Amino acid sequence: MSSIAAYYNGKTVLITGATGFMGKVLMEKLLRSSPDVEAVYILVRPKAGQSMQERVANMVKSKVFDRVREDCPNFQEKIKPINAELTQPNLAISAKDSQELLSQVNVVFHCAATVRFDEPLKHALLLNVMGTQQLLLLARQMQKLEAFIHISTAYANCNKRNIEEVIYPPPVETKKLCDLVEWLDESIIQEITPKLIGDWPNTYTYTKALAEYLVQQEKEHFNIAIIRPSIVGASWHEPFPGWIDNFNGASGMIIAAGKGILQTVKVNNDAVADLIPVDVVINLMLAVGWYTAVHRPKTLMVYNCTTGGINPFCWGEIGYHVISTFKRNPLEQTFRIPKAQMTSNHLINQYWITVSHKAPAMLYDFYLRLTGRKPRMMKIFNRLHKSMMLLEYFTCQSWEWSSENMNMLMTQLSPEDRRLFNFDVRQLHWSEYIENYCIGAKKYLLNEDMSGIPAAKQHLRKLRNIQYAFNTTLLVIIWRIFIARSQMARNIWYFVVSLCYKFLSYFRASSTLRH
Ligand SMILES: CCCCCCCCCCCCCCCC(=O)SCCNC(=O)CCNC(=O)[C@H](O)C(C)(C)COP(=O)(O)OP(=O)(O)OC[C@H]1O[C@@H](n2cnc3c(N)ncnc32)[C@H](O)[C@@H]1OP(=O)(O)O
Ligand SMILES: NC(=O)C1=CN([C@@H]2O[C@H](COP(=O)(O)OP(=O)(O)OC[C@H]3O[C@@H](n4cnc5c(N)ncnc54)[C@H](OP(=O)(O)O)[C@@H]3O)[C@@H](O)[C@H]2O)C=CC1
Repeated sequence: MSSIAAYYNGKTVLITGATGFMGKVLMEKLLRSSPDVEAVYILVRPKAGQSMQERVANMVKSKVFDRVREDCPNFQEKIKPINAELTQPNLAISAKDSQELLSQVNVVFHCAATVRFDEPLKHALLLNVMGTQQLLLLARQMQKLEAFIHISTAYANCNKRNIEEVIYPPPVETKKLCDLVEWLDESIIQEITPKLIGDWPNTYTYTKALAEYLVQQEKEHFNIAIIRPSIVGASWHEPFPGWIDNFNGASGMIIAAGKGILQTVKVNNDAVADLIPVDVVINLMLAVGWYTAVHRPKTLMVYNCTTGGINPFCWGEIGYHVISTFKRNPLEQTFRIPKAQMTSNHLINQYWITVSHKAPAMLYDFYLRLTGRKPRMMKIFNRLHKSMMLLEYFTCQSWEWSSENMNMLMTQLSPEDRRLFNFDVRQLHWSEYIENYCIGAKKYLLNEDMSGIPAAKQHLRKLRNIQYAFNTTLLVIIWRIFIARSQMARNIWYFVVSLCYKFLSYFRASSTLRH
């Protein structure tokens, strides 16, 4: 029997961010591997006109729960949603719910965060820092708490090149900063944000660094561990190979490439692409929860959850496998044939942006206008360029993370646990993983049926023909303009034409002689 699965049976677990990408995979794996878990409390806010109850009812119907639904059809009875908003005082949890949590919870997994790179500093602080602080305050009063697992990011300290499994001192005193943004005008905060975040690339990584320090401050009160995943991608095996449900991290770019929209991207081909499958992160989280509660390490443990130091793969290789997978399994209604120019040279990238992005977008919008439709391509490209600009910090550099704690934990697991909660990324076969990632994005994110592949291939052939016809016409027009303006071009043209004529005459004459 697996010690990790056995540990969670009979326990009450609290998950924040359960409606998110990682939260859902965590819940699914927990309920499937430990069907006798006492209860899984989840903090959920009403959103987009849906009440908490409606959101949870929709969520449990999601495809991600298909496997657990098969194994334990009543799995949703274990899920106990609690109305909460992490940016509000006391997390906006009612007194009754709060009492229930304080008396029941054994393990907390804190996943909720804003992961947007362009989040205004005030909101990122409110959620990622103050929300974490309030959750820690709540956790301090939990009578049966055995472990508190905080999910950070491997890029929380991306202003350093070598990142150890330690908490680095924060750039500012968190309390002072939070007090400051509370009374400062939003527009002033916006203005001073670049100065405040210094050498962090965005408010997300900056606030995650601050949150780590806050979490560390609580280490005397209960057992805490911090997990730092790098770029979380589609699942490797569980619940299904290639499962993905949002456009964050590399997924949006991969889909844009598959749709033939992204044709050039600024990346260092040789830089390590530190992708980590979501199920690897979840397996590590459950193992860390067990280890922290049962073995109670004396110090706060930080687990860098990365692949680069163990099984490296570069952006250039990712690009190659993405494009070749989408050529074999095309997405529907692609804009152009999938192709990706990957360069870290700013000028070359700008050139390709003009030629391969802006020019086709303008032409297509012109065509839409001519046919009485609303132009939309330029808008899509402007959004893509904004995303590319925000992501290039991560695709043009490499980092080195130590992963001793992840390796140490692996040695603590029984063979059964290592099999059921596998986080050994040495076994990851990248080309196979990227292929499943692309196919998963097609199936689960874009809801495209695999039976539509022949039609999608037919569409690609049509695009190829249009491209050939367009390129030939363009070449002829350029040549015509050229010979109209230059005597030398005309001479070359006459020379080539007369050469062709002579060759044809010779060929005709020799074939007549043979007959
Ligand atoms: C050959 C290729 C190789 C690849 C080579 C490059 C890989 C390059 C990876 C770098 C990876 C760094 C990762 C750092 C390491 C962490 O720490 S990862 C942490 C995770 N955080 C993120 O990844 C967040 C990054 N994203 C953002 O901050 C925001 O999305 C951006 C970039 C600011 C864009 O914001 P926006 O323009 O407002 O768009 P956004 O709100 O995201 O989306 C609007 C809508 O369009 C949808 N949408 C977004 N993208 C798409 C899409 N591609 N198609 C269709 N719909 C889409 C959204 O679902 C959304 O729908 P609704 O929810 O409104 O219904
Ligand atoms: N995805 C990645 O590549 C990486 C993620 N991480 C970390 O992993 C964790 C989970 O990320 P991921 O699942 O991808 O993120 P998602 O954006 O998919 O999910 C975020 C979750 O947080 C919840 N949340 C956001 N704001 C609030 C709020 N004000 N009150 C209550 N809940 C809120 C969301 O709820 P709602 O549905 O209501 O919006 C959602 O459940 C984060 O801490 C992130 O920093 C670390 C490294 C990489």
